[in-house]
Amino acid sequence: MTRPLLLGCIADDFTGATDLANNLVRAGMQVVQTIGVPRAPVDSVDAVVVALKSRTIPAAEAVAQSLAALQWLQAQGCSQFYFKVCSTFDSTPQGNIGPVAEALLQALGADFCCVTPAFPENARTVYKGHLFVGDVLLSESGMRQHPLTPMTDANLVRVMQAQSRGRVGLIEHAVVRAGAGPLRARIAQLRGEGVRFGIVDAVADADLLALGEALRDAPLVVAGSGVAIALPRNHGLAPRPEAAALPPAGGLRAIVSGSCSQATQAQVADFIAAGGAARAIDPLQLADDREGVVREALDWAAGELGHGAVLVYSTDRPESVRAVQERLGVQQAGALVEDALASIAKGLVQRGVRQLVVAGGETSGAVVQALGVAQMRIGRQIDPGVPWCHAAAPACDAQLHLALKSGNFGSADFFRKAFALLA
Ligand SMILES: Nc1ncnc2c1ncn2[C@@H]1O[C@H](COP(=O)(O)OP(=O)(O)O)[C@@H](O)[C@H]1O
Ligand SMILES: O=C(O)[C@@H](O)C(=O)COP(=O)(O)O
Repeated sequence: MTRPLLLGCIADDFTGATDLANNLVRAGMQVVQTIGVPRAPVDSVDAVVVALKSRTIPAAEAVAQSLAALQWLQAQGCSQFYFKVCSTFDSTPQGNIGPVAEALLQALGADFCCVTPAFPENARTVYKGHLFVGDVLLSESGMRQHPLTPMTDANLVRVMQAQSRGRVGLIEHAVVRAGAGPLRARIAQLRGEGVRFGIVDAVADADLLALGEALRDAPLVVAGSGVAIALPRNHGLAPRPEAAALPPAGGLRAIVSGSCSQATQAQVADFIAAGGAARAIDPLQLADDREGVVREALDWAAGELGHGAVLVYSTDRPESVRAVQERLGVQQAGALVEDALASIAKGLVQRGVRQLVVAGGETSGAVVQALGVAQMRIGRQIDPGVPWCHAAAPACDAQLHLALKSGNFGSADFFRKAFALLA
């Protein structure tokens, strides 16, 4: 890195990392996303997003990985840091948002940070500390049935407090709407009261822009990708399309989906209804014969790939996921399916796929690790929160275009739209 980094980011999952990188690129920053803490030199850019797969691992491990990422970012000369969490605040009851945020604050010698998952463009808004997903509270959204991180409380002050040692307060919308000055005053007041985290209301981009301005000198922000729209302008940067340029696309097309979120269910149904070639993976069959299931899926795909995009999916309805989890255990079922889908993705790339969409954050993490991806360049947005990326996949000796789709993101025709954008 030949110039100091303006912003150092740590993301708790891989789709979340591309979502954040996408918003920074759209606001004019050059961004590289790395898979884990970089071991090789990284291009000289404005911001690096270190993508971890730390959302659902034990809290102590999430803390250790996040601190290692922080150290690397500090060594690049960076003095402002962004801990990217999910816009639906996905976390296990033990964390990991609170424990990681507290460890980062301590390592930075700081005593306070703002926290907000608001991302109005994707219908995530926070009002009076309550998170809304579209028109409903988080606790009434599909997130209440998430396979790994069911979210049953929309009150973020309460959720954050339950996983933090320090006190959690609220920065209400009336203050945010009043602008950066009143926001700074409220932050100073909360700090004076010994509060460690301020959940920030935000219902529109204007709120995030005010917050971004107020955070100009803040060492740490804990947020979804929304606040990222406001930080590049603190450095005099403005949107520029060339920030998103990628090499031309070629090769075969595939989708691998391990997300069971509502948006992904609609996307899988849409792809199949439009006549797309699709093959379901049954987790119980996987538990009996992992190698056989992977081999059969790849044999099937080999026969279909020449005719258009293929979809391999474990996406299923909540009742079926629950039945699988009861038989196999929640973590075991998740790991088994992720591992199999990652092997299938690798097999697809070995068979010539060069445009690969992966649906699901944990699933994306498993896939990019199997491909050996170390860093990705961020390209054009397909839908809010999901850009095309370009990466080397050393495990397959290939370069490819990758889209890592958060389970909850994207319109129903996302899969078809994604390939059309690259054509
Ligand atoms: N049919 C299924 N039964 C049980 N677990 C599943 C099934 N399909 C996927 N999973 C697991 O559910 C989790 C989905 O998480 P993720 O990939 O992050 O998707 P999302 O982005 O929607 O949260 C993964 O661990 C995945 O392996
Ligand atoms: O902020 C978001 O909603 C996303 O960027 C994100 O983190 C999604 O995670 P998954 O739903 O697990 O893909």
